Amino acid sequence: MITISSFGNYVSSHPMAKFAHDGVVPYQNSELEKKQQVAEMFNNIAGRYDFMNRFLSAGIDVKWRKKAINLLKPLRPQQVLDVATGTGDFAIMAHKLLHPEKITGIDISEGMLAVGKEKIKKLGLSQLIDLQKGDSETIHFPDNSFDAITVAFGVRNFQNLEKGLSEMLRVLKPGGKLVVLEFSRPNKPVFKTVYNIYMNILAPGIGKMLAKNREAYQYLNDSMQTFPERDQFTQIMQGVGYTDTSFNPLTMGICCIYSGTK
Ligand SMILES: C[S@@+](CC[C@H](N)C(=O)[O-])C[C@H]1O[C@@H](n2cnc3c(N)ncnc32)[C@H](O)[C@@H]1O
Repeated sequence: MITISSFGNYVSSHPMAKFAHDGVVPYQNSELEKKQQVAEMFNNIAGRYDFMNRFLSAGIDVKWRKKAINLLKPLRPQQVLDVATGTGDFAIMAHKLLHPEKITGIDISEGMLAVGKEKIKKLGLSQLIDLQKGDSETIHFPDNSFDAITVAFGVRNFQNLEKGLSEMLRVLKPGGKLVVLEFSRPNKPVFKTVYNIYMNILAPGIGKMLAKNREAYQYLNDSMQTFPERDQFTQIMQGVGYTDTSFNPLTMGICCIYSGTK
């Protein structure tokens, strides 16, 4: 069954949808489940994804990414998993900042992975950063495989958030750390109004013009409006078994870094 959300896109009342955002889907009138729709949407925008990211965030995302990865420095992780790696930006930055033995990136979108693999090849990093097709909700690695796991702007797209978080906990080594970077909602009234206009009207319009894909940038807004944030998110992390959880809002709260330990 499909109903219209208050934000304009469509919410499918999937029986497994536990949180409101689990049911926010990119495409109207699609019978595909959320995961397939998300993979299709990212396949469609893969070629313009990096440009749109820098353009829509005016480059601020690069600073957020650095700050998140730097949290892992004291741990000196050697085996790193970047979940929902997309075009590999977070994995490449983790390589530059952490110099681990190996970084593995997994993603369900073959289009995003193809762009990422090409970038990594051009940088001569194919031996150190390995991008593979893989689903965060059924991670194809044994228990206790990684010293650290990173996810940038990925958890909001999971079909089942708790399943994704539990799977990441399973493949983390004891003492290993998860760092998540994700959009959140600003709480200062004036900034909040400006931000909502930007995200609900301007970003989908720019997405339509430059990426030829309004749905993708409308979905970005809709999923952000409903996604659990700040202490709601750390409570979910604790619920699946992470300890020492924390959150750190960035740039007036439009993004948060979350972390937790196994
Ligand atoms: C907004 S992009 C983020 C890409 C990259 N991490 C970055 O920081 O630019 C979200 C990515 O999550 C991926 N994704 C969504 N659900 C996933 C899942 N269940 N397992 C693995 N990847 C997933 C999408 O295919 C997409 O590439």
